[in-house]
Amino acid sequence: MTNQNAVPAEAVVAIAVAAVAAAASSPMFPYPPPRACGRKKKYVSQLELGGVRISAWMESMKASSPTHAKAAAALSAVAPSVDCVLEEQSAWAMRYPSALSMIEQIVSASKGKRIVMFLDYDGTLSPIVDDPDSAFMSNAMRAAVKNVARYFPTAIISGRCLEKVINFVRLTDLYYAGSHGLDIKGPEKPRHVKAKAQPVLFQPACEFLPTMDAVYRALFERTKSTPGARVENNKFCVSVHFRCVDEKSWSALFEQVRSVLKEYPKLRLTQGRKVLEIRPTLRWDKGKALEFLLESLGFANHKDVMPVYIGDDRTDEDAFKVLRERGQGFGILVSKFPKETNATYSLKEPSEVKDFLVRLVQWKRLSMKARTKCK
Ligand SMILES: O=P(O)(O)OC[C@H]1O[C@H](O[C@H]2O[C@H](CO)[C@@H](O)[C@H](O)[C@H]2O)[C@H](O)[C@@H](O)[C@@H]1O
Repeated sequence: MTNQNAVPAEAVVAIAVAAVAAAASSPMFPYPPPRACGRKKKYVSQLELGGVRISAWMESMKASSPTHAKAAAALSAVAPSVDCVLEEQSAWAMRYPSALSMIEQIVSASKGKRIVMFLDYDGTLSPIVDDPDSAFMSNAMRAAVKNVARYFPTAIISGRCLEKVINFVRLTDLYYAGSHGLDIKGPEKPRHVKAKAQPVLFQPACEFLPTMDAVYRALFERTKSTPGARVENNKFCVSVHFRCVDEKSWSALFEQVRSVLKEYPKLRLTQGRKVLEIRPTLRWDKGKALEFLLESLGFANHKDVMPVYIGDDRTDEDAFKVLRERGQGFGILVSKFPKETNATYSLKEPSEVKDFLVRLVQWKRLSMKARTKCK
């Protein structure tokens, strides 16, 4: 697959998100703020990346990871009044109810089934911060994840490289999928596997390693003149962060990235929360990683499994989509703001993720106690 083929698939989504967001008539997409007719013309550059207008990428970059103030401003630009904003939010909350308030329904749907837990890292287990190296999870969150993993097979699926995410989480007994699922490793002594299991190790993009290394160095060199830009080597992916870049320099930064990527037709560009992500053009994502892990755990074709995936980012949508398509389990989106999603439920922030995990463990303990009493 060439870059020309690979990029549009992701970017079409970005355009769709930006376009729908810009339509004031759509109540579910309150940001980015709608553009006045003709405002698009303001973008000087109409160059294309993989057939997609750069202006669309700019819109999408603006829409990623809104801060509270920006989202509020965006909301007020779309909605005629505060009442209307509240209406939009409560409509969204009804469509994607809080997983905390739906916990009874979630656990009752799991009756006779095995819950398998999938957790994204940044923005889900750890709060979003400016410095990617300081995205630590709290000890309370670590304890909650540890307890969950005691009762349910648990995997962390992250855009970070495997080593980094393992270092942040520091828990054995978990499955880890780094680089958006391109680097998967199971625990030394798996607890929950059904049959005799092989150790889980999977790296479908090995042959891309030299390319990823080269593109990392090229991106580092090309973007170092942009104040606040940061390039992170995630082994099978490279992240170019723009969270700390002045918004006026975003298009210049995007141009720098684009000019490097022209030399790498086997790489594709996607977007996360204030981050441009460069990865191989393989048909592999967090959704595929989820399916791979279910299979590795021996649950491939089982009706008695209920996967629950919690994540906050666009890349997590691939996993939510897989769950919807399988008609199995639930996706839970972590977001304070209305967002289009394939998830079923929502949680506002990592502290609510922790509360959800704690409640799940409490329910499991109680139900195990009740079962022992009955025997
Ligand atoms: O799949 P994830 O575990 O969510 O990883 C996605 C990216 O997360 C990190 O970036 C994000 O979090 C940073 C720290 O809070 C924040 O500064 C940045 O703006 C976010 O995009 C990570 O640094 C990236 O490499 C991951 O791709």
